[in-house]
Amino acid sequence: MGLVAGVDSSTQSCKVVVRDSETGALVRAGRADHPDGTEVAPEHWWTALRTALDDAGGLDGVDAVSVAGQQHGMVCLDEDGEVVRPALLWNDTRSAQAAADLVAELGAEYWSEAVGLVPVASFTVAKLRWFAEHEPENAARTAAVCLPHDWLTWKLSGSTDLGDLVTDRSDASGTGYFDGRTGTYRRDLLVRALGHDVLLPDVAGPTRAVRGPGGLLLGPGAGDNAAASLGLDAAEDVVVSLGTSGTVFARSEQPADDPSGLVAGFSDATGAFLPLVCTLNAARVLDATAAMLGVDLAELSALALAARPGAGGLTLVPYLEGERTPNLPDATGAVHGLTLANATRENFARAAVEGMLCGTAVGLDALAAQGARVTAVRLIGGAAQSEAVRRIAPAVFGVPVLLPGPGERVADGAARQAAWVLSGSAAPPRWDALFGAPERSEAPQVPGLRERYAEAATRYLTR
Ligand SMILES: Nc1ncnc2c1ncn2[C@@H]1O[C@H](COP(=O)(O)OP(=O)(O)O)[C@@H](O)[C@H]1O
Ligand SMILES: O=C(CO)[C@@H](O)[C@H](O)COP(=O)(O)O
Repeated sequence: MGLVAGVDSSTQSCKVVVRDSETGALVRAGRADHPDGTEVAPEHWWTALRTALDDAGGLDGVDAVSVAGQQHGMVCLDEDGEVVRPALLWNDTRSAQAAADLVAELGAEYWSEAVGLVPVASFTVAKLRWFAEHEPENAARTAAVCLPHDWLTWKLSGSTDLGDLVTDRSDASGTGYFDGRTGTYRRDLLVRALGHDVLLPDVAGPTRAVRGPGGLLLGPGAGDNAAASLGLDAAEDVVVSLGTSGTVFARSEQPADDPSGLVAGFSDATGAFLPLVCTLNAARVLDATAAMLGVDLAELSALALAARPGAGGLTLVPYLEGERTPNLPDATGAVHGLTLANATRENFARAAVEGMLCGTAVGLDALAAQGARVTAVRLIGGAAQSEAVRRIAPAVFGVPVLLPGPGERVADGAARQAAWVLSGSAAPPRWDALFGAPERSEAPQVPGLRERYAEAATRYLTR
């Protein structure tokens, strides 16, 4: 039996799965936490990856590994390959003005046409502009820029040569200086942001292998959402992931083109595209609500399910970390409609779940406007472990929700890529062991809930 490993180096933690390369059966797994914060020294990811690998029993017997990771993070290296400053993560909003400036300089239509997205604080190109403006000396000594998953793959390879940095189309397409339609970097946009040209990772096709230590094969890896799409074998079904970010995406043969900036025209990990909408506020809204109510996540779920649909008219706008979709980096959360009659812990818990889901549902509408068929939603990510989220999601989204069962879909997708690389086949392995029939959650849509949420959320836009 050959073994492959998949890594998900996500915002909050690192997860590793080891699977049978032919059947996809799970053999062992491990995880380790990442430090909190929106600025993180990459060395912490490397430490967490090695801890998670140890937790998973190491790489003994493993033939190939692929790393998937949180997208957009700015990792800057000097000419010796040393990290220049801690990485700015996708959810760091200090680059909001830089993003606005880049859009003002060229126009939203230009960006959408050139690289499939309109800059917001999250994208690497905006972080590089912030870097050049606020830390010019550090920026000047930056010789290479890469993304979290590229850097971890390079660390695993054992190389210290910048020329060995490799990325893939899916993660490159989230930088803001890569054109997914032609598969080429837009170095003019990189230079516009950073002020000078640097070495960028080679963009490998989905099955190109890098030889690591001891003959271990390293796949090109992927952005975490593209890896989840591969780990679900999602075809063109709409996926909602509720981790730190709330993401809504669907594989497509056509690139997205949305000058409004709501839908980012990313690439996927198979050679197609992955139009995607991302919010800054998902699982952590529930973490914060549980802490505020003095309960754990299971109790929060029970409280939310004890309230009536609509939370008695209470609406939570969940912009606790600012927001990316809509683009309101300085927004804060708000509670609307509080009365003596509805001021209960149960209603508050329910309003948090409904508010987080309503915020994510904005992405469903935006994706549908780009042509996605939203007839059901596959739900993944840490917050999908909440029974309340699983049961309330169809009542907010207005379509059935499909639950793929326990598992780490991003790490699974990375493992599937590793098996694909190992097999040398034209298509990824079938892996029927992974793709059992999903559980189905259905509920009648709560009348007026989305409208009430939209009205509350719109107050930010009209202020
Ligand atoms: N049963 C649960 N109910 C609600 N949230 C949960 C539950 N289990 C885990 N989470 C949350 O999921 C998040 C981690 O999910 P994950 O998808 O790994 O995030 P990320 O990919 O951003 O690192 C944490 O905020 C955690 O509190
Ligand atoms: O910024 C995006 C996608 O554009 C996020 O989806 C990040 O990729 C982080 O994902 P999680 O760690 O929250 O799963």
